[in-house]
Amino acid sequence: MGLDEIRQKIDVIDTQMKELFLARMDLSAQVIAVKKENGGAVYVPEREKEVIEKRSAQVETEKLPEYQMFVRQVMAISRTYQYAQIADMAEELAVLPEGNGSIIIEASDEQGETQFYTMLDAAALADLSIEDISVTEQGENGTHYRYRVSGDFSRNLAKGAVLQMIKEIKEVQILPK
Ligand SMILES: O=C(O)C(=O)C[C@]1(C(=O)O)C=C[C@@H](O)C=C1
Repeated sequence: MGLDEIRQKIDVIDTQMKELFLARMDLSAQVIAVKKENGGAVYVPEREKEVIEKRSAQVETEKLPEYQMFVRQVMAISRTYQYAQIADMAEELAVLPEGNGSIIIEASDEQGETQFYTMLDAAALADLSIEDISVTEQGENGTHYRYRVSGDFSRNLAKGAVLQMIKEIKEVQILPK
């Protein structure tokens, strides 16, 4: 099979995945509508763990890590989308610049690297740049980081990403300007 032919097959799969992705996001919107009513948290780690475990059955070993990476990323996007839907109601976001600008976020990382990556991932998914990272404290209580995050905060997606950082990272705070 030549490169053109392979790419045509990729185009077909991408078109199918597009439909499925958009349908999944519509369901994610329905989930957040229910959570808004009931006050449920966007992030449900037990549910995500279950989804990854169940869907991983029968996936060939060779592609298993990449498949799990894909599922985790799809759910992270789904969460950013849900946070964006409730960003207007979040008082914590009142400190954000109206448009382009930067914010300083401090967060501690007590459980190893996970929270650090949550930060980088949420920023990357919403096209926000992390311009500066410094370690402000490192000791028995873990590592404390200070991040400068920049971008256009007028976008709902960016607001959603910041809300994701606030909700999913322990002891996070946005410093006043
Ligand atoms: O099941 C939920 O509660 C959802 O919000 C859906 C979903 C998903 O996209 O699969 C997203 C966020 C949760 O952390 C778990 C799963």
